[in-house]
Amino acid sequence: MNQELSMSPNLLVAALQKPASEFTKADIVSYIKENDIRMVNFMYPAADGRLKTLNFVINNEAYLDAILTCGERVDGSSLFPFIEAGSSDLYVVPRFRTAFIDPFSELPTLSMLCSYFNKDGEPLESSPEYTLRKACQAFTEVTGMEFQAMGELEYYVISENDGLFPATDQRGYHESAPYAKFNDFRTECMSYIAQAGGQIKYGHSEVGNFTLDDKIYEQNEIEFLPVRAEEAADQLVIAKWVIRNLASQYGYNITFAPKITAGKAGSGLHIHMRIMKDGQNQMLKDGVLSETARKAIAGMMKLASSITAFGNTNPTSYFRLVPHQEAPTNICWGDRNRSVLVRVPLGWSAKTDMCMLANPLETPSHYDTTQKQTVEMRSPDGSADLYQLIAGLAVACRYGFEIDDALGIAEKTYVNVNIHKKENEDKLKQLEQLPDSCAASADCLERQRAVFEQYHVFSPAMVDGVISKLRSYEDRTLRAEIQDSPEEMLKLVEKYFHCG
Ligand SMILES: NC(=O)CC[C@H](N)C(=O)O
Repeated sequence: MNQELSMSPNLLVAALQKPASEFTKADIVSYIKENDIRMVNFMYPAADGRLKTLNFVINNEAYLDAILTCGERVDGSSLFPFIEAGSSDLYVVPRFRTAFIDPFSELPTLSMLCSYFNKDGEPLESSPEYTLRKACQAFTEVTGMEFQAMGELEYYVISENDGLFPATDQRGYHESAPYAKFNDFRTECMSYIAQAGGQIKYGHSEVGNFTLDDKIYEQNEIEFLPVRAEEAADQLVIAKWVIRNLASQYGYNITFAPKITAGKAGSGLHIHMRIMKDGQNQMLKDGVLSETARKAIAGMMKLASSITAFGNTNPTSYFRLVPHQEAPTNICWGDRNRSVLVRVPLGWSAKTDMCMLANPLETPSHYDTTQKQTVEMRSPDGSADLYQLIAGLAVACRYGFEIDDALGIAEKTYVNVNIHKKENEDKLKQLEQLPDSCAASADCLERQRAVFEQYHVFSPAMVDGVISKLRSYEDRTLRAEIQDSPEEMLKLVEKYFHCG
């Protein structure tokens, strides 16, 4: 039995009995016919990071074939600021492997994510999705390996406070019902995301839990499994769309905003990465972190202050990057350490058989746990453009294989202490700080843009666009000015509540 197919929650995978990566146009047509699907939706993320939707009625089989083959024409200038109204037409063409059944539409609807093409039928150079594809290709060309990723999606659910079974302030981590109020909402989201092709690892209630103006703020998290980096981005944009739609059906308010109020946990969108060769994870060698992993980390250390330009895209992002809230502030990495920028999480590298120790009836399992080791970039948040962010990380990891002293850089930036403890003050002083504003991130990206533009991964037009957007906020001193003023902070949060 093919492991990818048995028990797959992806409705199309289960029906077509093949992995999504092998879906063809004929598969989509036969699924539509057999399941009485009435509508087809094209979906594509625009500059604001949100999925846009174009509906098609299936008039007849020839029409269905036409839209699947030719795609459609859209107004690019309304989707991306870098496209001029004077020559704005773009094509959107569906990617069959992303097909899923829309869980929210009343009429049976099959949706697909699309790629953008220009008037010459070439992939749109500055499209975030194409940028990620180019970044992955460049990574493979330079290293001979594959770049994989997965995201951790944190969000707050906000609701009226009925006063029953109050949760403990800032102690929501893995809380169960009835103290956690939105576990069922989360599991329903997870089920829809999985049906739509998301490879989910798990979900849980998160640390952030507080009341403000008599409303409950409950933080939740859904975490994915590592997949090819392009798929990781697709799955995250679909997941955000599912969570928002289900919340809107229930009348809940949810936000991926990086920070709600000072002193309470912000919401990150951490990205885990692993590097694969011939299906084997290269992050460990002989049970310890490999040279490959340390080179990738060194690349991230070098480019971290520009990665925030893609992963922390509005002024509230920088209110999250402060000490004591499990968010990073300085450019360093370490094992199992939540005060650092890149964490190497526990990776099942110990030699014991824990299943057997917990279950004395079991015989040794000889399970290959080496596939599990990842490294986690902790700066990004929900305001990120997911395609640009993961592309930026692929560039950074690749860069680690191109610079001379990667292993030396990795050694210098390693810390094995909580850098925010008083006794580690000296260590903290030696570490470079992350940017503290959109303006500062823009400056860093400007200085390092050549690395991102190498191999034509990021187009100069895209980098110009990112820099000018970040500068438009004029927030260079904003954090210092208003971080102690909760009212000003809330106004800012409201402004960017629906980010990403
Ligand atoms: N457990 C965690 O790692 C929490 C992360 C934290 N919410 C952040 O802002 O990044």
